[in-house]
Amino acid sequence: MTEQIVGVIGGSGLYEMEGLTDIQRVTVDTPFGAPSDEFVTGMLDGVRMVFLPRHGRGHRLLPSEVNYRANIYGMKKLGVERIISVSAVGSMKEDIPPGDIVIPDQFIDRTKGVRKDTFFGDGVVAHAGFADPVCGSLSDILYTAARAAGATVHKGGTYVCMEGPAFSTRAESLLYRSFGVSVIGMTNLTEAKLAREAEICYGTIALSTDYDCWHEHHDDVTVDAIVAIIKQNVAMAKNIIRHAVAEIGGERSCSCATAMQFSIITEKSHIPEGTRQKLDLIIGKYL
Ligand SMILES: CSC[C@H]1O[C@H](OP(=O)(O)O)[C@H](O)[C@@H]1O
Ligand SMILES: Nc1ncnc2[nH]cnc12
Repeated sequence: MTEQIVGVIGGSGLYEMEGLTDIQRVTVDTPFGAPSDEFVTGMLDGVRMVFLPRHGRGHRLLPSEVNYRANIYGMKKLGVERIISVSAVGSMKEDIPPGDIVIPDQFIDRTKGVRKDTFFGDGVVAHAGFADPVCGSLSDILYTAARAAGATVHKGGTYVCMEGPAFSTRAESLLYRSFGVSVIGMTNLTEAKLAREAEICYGTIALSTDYDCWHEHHDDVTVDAIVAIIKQNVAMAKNIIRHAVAEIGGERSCSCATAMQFSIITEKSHIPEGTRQKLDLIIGKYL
């Protein structure tokens, strides 16, 4: 049986992972450029882990500047089969107050084409299935882990992914509420798409940090307010990861592992050699 390696992508406020032993910092080269930072590898309670701060240490990268392709490619290169994302989100529902955890199961895309959100192109066309954009098995584990860690947690919910970096206008915020979404953020949809193309399971622990700007009885979102809530809850987020990692094990039985099997439409003989090489790690087994 191959060793299970769990990746964690830390979002706003989570720039390192405590509790790892046998730590190494690894620079990973990718055909898609540089990842957000060095990857940190180590062991957590007997499980091999790979950690990456999404915005880099010191939070240097805008959501639009994050090289999501390099980050996901780097995880794949290090052998990661499951990625746990930790993210700060604005709440779009009264009953998800700051401090609550949501495990989203859907996304709405409000990004603007600035960021690269596919490994394909350059002579190879593939269309990943994305109807269920997160891994159900991993998300179930995250939900159970959040409960075990004592969080108030909401199972499922739609995450609207905006481009940013400015927060939403009030009209946008009200529009998203009318869509019935649960939370808003700027990063996770792009990661989930690339993880699917790389056949990596992806699930999110989303920490509600604010009511964006739609709520009549709460202040409009500010970075200050977000950071204060993250600081109060970062220990809980780490605890959720610990509980989740304890439950992850064995070979995957979900469909994430073979997601791209029937997704490539380009005739093999037409795929340029350079592209074939660049994508070897991602889809080489199908070519
Ligand atoms: C710091 S407020 C806005 C920022 O926080 C969220 O980041 P992440 O998903 O990496 O936790 C949101 O998506 C924005 O990037
Ligand atoms: N209100 C908000 N909008 C977008 N991203 C966020 N991350 C945390 N709160 C947010």
